[in-house]
Formats: sequence, structure tokens, C-alpha cells
Amino acid sequence: MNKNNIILIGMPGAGKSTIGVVLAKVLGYQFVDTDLIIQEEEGKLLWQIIEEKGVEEFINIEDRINSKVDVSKCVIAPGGSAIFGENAMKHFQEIGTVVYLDVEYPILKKRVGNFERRGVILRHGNSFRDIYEERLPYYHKYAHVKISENNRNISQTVSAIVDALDLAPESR
Ligand SMILES: Nc1ncnc2c1ncn2[C@@H]1O[C@H](COP(=O)(O)OP(=O)(O)OP(=O)(O)O)[C@@H](O)[C@H]1O
Ligand SMILES: O=C(O)C1=C[C@@H](O)[C@@H](O)[C@H](O)C1
Ligand SMILES: [Mg+2]
Repeated sequence: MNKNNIILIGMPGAGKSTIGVVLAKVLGYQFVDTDLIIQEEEGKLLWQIIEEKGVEEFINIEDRINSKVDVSKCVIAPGGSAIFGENAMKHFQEIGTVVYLDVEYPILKKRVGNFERRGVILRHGNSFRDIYEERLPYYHKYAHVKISENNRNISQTVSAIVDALDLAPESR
């Protein structure tokens, strides 16, 4: 089993996709955004799948697709809701280092804007604040490494991940 992947987890808007592709380029890795695999396999956009099938079925689909990701030397950016998939998170922990991108709530809220149209899964009419609080314990539970993004721009966050994982060119 390959353990050389990097899996970024965190809230919607934390920057998993944005940071992920830059990190992959810096490391010479491949990059996979599993939201795009879900859309391709289902033949629909994320928000359409959520609207048509509902939150619980979306979580099942996401869990199934994430559990099948079979790559090496790859930065993987799953959706923010991936942490609700127990099989997928176990798989991610087995194939690499799981990195939590920690961003404080006010910054996230500003970045995400209208989260209803972003396709964020909402249970029981929850607010964005509710989902932040609900998810935090999961991000902490599954992360091997936690990186605070506060006061860091994209390239500083990428450098912080490279340093934390000891992935600088001379140590590879
Ligand atoms: N320091 C920063 N690091 C990362 N992203 C930033 C930063 N500052 C601003 N942004 C912006 O925040 C947004 C992050 O969105 P992105 O789609 O990468 O999040 P995500 O974690 O992949 O969300 P999702 O769970 O919905 O897939 C982008 O618009 C990005 O340009
Ligand atoms: O955090 C979420 O609830 C989601 C984030 C997106 O990346 C998608 O995975 C999906 O739209 C759900
Ligand atoms: Mg993303």
C-alpha cells in the first residue's frame, strides 16, 4: 500500500483545491480533486447530486468514490464533507498523510459567501456556523498533521506543509 500521498482535509473554502494544486506542483506530485471524480462518475454537478439524492446518499456516494482512490505521489483534495465517510477516511489514513487546513471561522465565512449555492451539505437546516462546529472534531480526529492557514497566503501555507512533512527537496 502506498503511503506517499498527501490528503488535505478542512472546511469548504479552506483551500484544499487551491493549495493542493500548488503543493503538487512544488513537490512534482500529481493532483486529484475528488469532487471532480464524483461529478464525472455521477454525470451531474455536486449541488445537483445533493438536491436530487439528498445529503445522506451524497455522503454514501462520496465515501464510496473516495475509498477507491488508488494513487501514489499525489496530493488529494476531497470535498469538505469527506470526513463523514468512515471508510474513505480510513483509506486516506492508510494511503498517505492527512493534513488538516485550519482556517478560523470569520475568514471561511467571508471566502465561502453564499454557501447554499456552493453545494455544501446541510443537515436539518443548519447554518454555516453549525456545520463548522459539527465538523471541527472530525477534522482533528482524522488529521495526522494540522496546519494553521491564518495570516498565511497560499505560498506560505504550501511552504508550511512542505516543512511540517519534511518534504523539502534535500530531504526527499
Ligand atoms: N491563504 C489562502 N489559502 C487558500 N485559499 C485562499 C487563501 N486566501 C484566499 N483564498 C481563496 O479561498 C478559496 C478557497 O477555495 P477552495 O475551492 O480551494 O476550497 P476547498 O477547501 O477546496 O473547498 P471545498 O470543500 O468546497 O472543495 C479560493 O477562492 C482561494 O482563492
Ligand atoms: O463541505 C461540503 O459539504 C461539500 C463540499 C464540496 O467540496 C462537495 O464535496 C460537496 O458539495 C459538499
Ligand atoms: Mg475543493
